[in-house]
Amino acid sequence: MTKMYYNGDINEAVLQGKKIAVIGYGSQGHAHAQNLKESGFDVVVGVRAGKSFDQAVEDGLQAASVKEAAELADVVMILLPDERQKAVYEAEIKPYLTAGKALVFAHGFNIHFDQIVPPADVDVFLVAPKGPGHLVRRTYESGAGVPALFAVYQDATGQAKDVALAYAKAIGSARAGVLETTFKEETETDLFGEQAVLCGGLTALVKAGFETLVEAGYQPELAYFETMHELKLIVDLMYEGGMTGMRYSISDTAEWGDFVSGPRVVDAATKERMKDILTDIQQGKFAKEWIQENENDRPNYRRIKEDETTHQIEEVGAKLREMMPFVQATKSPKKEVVASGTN
Ligand SMILES: NC(=O)C1=CN([C@@H]2O[C@H](COP(=O)(O)OP(=O)(O)OC[C@H]3O[C@@H](n4cnc5c(N)ncnc54)[C@H](OP(=O)(O)O)[C@@H]3O)[C@@H](O)[C@H]2O)C=CC1
Ligand SMILES: CC[C@](O)(C(C)=O)C(=O)O
Ligand SMILES: [Mg+2]
Ligand SMILES: [Mg+2]
Repeated sequence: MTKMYYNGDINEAVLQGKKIAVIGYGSQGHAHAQNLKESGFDVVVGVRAGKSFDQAVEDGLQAASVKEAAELADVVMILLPDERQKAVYEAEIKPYLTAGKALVFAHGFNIHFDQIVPPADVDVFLVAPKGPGHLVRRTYESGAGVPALFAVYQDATGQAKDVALAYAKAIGSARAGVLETTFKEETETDLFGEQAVLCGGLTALVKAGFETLVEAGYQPELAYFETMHELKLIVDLMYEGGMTGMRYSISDTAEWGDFVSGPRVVDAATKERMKDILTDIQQGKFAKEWIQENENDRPNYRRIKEDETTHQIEEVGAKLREMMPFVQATKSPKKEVVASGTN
């Protein structure tokens, strides 16, 4: 059985007295910075002037430029978009990464795919929450937490593992469970999960279901309730009680349909394509293409995002959600809905 770390297993004193720079104030950044501060740690947010900077100040945090924060800090957590990290690291973080500091990530992409090569005399580790940043914050506030992985890539001080665990505890993850991995395992499984299941697989499944109903002449609003809105209610049951728990609450008719029709939708051929996706990730093909897409200023990303944002399910859903005030849109310093643009 994998060793899981919980609050009682972790001594956070090793992080006390250290200055922690959270670089970036987006989805993960705002959650880490606020959770760390409320857990009693000394945080500075490193951001460029603009919306994120203003938001960090409004949220009562110390804010500074990336350079200033990197210089001030003992522990530098990089929570910028993966594709921007290399440039910002080279220009604004590396010069201030003196011996004995810690360079930290929430995803191993840039280390694993050799985009960032840190100096040998610093600690390098990751603390990767297994959930969206807005939920890292929301669960922390409610007394719960999002599980996290940690991995040590370089241990220059002999303390990297203890500091990583203390960090995971400080953001609330050790309330849920923290487990050790490697940069390779975290990077490959995270990319696979988000592409094949959590984001790519799920949105493709929902769109295909919605389109099937609408093309067959059913009302789009009904199709939205059936294939998107109710999904959360079903997934909540799986979150709480696994598939068995969910199946306890659905009708036997639904359960029988689940058993016989589910495998017609996701079959052996789907699993073969999942394996192809995993191979592309493992061999670095996905990373190479994503880096190239950014170097080309994201022509395909912009085009696909425009199509996705204007899909009928999004237009119908937006109107229906306006009528359900209890369904809150994510409020964040990140991700206002943009049809194009790089963030
Ligand atoms: N999103 C998530 O829930 C998860 C993310 N991760 C990992 O966490 C890391 C951060 O991801 P995420 O939170 O999604 O990132 P975001 O896209 O939310 O980061 C946006 C932040 O980065 C800032 N930023 C962007 N470019 C620059 C720049 N050139 N200089 C300074 N600041 C800049 C933005 O500032 P401005 O407002 O000025 O543009 C904003 O504050 C990634 O490694 C990701 O893989 C891991 C687990 C889950
Ligand atoms: C599922 C997407 C994710 O990996 C995450 C929220 O964990 C991400 O990179 O945002
Ligand atoms: Mg993830
Ligand atoms: Mg990810």
